Order: sequence, then C-alpha cells, then structure tokens
Amino acid sequence: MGLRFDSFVLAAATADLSDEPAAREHADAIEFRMDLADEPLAALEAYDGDLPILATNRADWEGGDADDDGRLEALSAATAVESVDAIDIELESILDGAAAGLLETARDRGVSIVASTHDFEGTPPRKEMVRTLTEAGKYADVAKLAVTAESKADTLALLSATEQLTAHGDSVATMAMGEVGSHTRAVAPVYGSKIGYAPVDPDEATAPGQYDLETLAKLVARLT
Ligand SMILES: O=C1C[C@@](O)(C(=O)O)C[C@@H](O)[C@@H]1O
Repeated sequence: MGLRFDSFVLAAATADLSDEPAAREHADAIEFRMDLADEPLAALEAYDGDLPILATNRADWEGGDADDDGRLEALSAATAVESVDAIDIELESILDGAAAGLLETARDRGVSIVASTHDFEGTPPRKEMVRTLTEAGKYADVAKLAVTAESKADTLALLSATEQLTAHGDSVATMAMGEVGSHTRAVAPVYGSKIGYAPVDPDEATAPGQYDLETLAKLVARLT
C-alpha cells in the first residue's frame, strides 16, 4: 500500500478518474470524490492509473453531495479495490458509531484512514481545533480539519494548531477554505500538514480557495 502519510501527499481532487494522466506529473495521489461522480464504484473498478487513490464519499451534511443512504457501504466497497490505498471518513460518522464497521473493514484490508471535519462557517478557537484534531487522530492515520478563515488571525490559529500537533507526533492535515485562507494550502505543509488538495482544472475546484494542482505543487515544493 502506497499511502502512509508519513510525508506530505499532494492529492488531485476529482470526480473523474480519467483526470489521472493529467494529474500524474504533479500529484502523489488522486482524491476521488465518489459523491460527485456518476457511477463511482464502476469507475473505481475500471481504474488503471498509476496514482494511488484516497476515496472520499462526502456526506451532504458535511458539504458534499452524498446522502446517507448507502454512503458508507459504497466507501466500504471501495476499500476492496486494489488502487484504493486510503479512505476519508467524517469524524462525525466515526463518533456516532455509523462508521464502526467501515473502520474495521479498512483496517483489515490495510487501507489508511483519514478522519475529517469541515467548518464552512468559520474557524473555531485554536483550543477547539486542537481538541478536534486530537479526537480524530484516535481513530485515523491522519486527522484532517478544513475550516473557513475570515481573518489572518484565523489562519494563524490553524497553522499554530497544526504545528502543535505535528510537534507532538500526531499526523494531521489542515487547510483554511475561502480566499483569506488560500495561502494556508501552501504554508500548512511547512508546519506539518500531511495532505494538500487541488483540482487538475481550476474550474473544477472541490472546495473554495483551492489552487490548481500545478500551482500548489510548485508552491509546496518551494516552501518545504
Ligand atoms: O476535505 C477535503 C478538503 C477540501 O475540502 C479542501 O478544502 O481542499 C477538498 C475536498 O475535496 C476534500 O475532501
């Protein structure tokens, strides 16, 4: 299995696996947004690209497009696909017990787990971000937090939380969505963030404030 997240992973986020050849030059992985794809499991079965896949089936209550009917089951089916090296599970689904079986299946199959939380409204206080990431890290290989920065102070709080957890030995991925937070996508890896997300085509962004893949690859390579 290729995705261990012991060093930074740049993921090309897409709903279309035929993007892989275009992503190969700059990305370390494909984040396949199953929730945004038409026939995600069929697309995974047919995938013959080189890049390993991080599969995400983002819930509609967490900013994605998937309703809960069959959502975690589809993710579970994805873990059986050879190229799927990691899956993203919402921390909320882990804490309410819904993802218990999925966690076990992923572990049994040697598939890494990213436990994620998104705040589309703002940026929680620093302490709360540390708490959320620490909680997520109990269940996952990488604890991920995406917030919405409204000020430079928000971005500093996020970077500071990232630095603290990384210094403590935790594996985290952080980013601030929105325009004010854009630069954190390039800078958070300096403070230890282990995953960056970028679309191959900037018109196909999967979150506000993303750079295109080539730009983010160059910025991170320059800074880290
Ligand atoms: O959770 C994340 C992070 C993200 O929201 C971002 O801000 O880059 C993009 C999503 O595709 C991914 O699932």
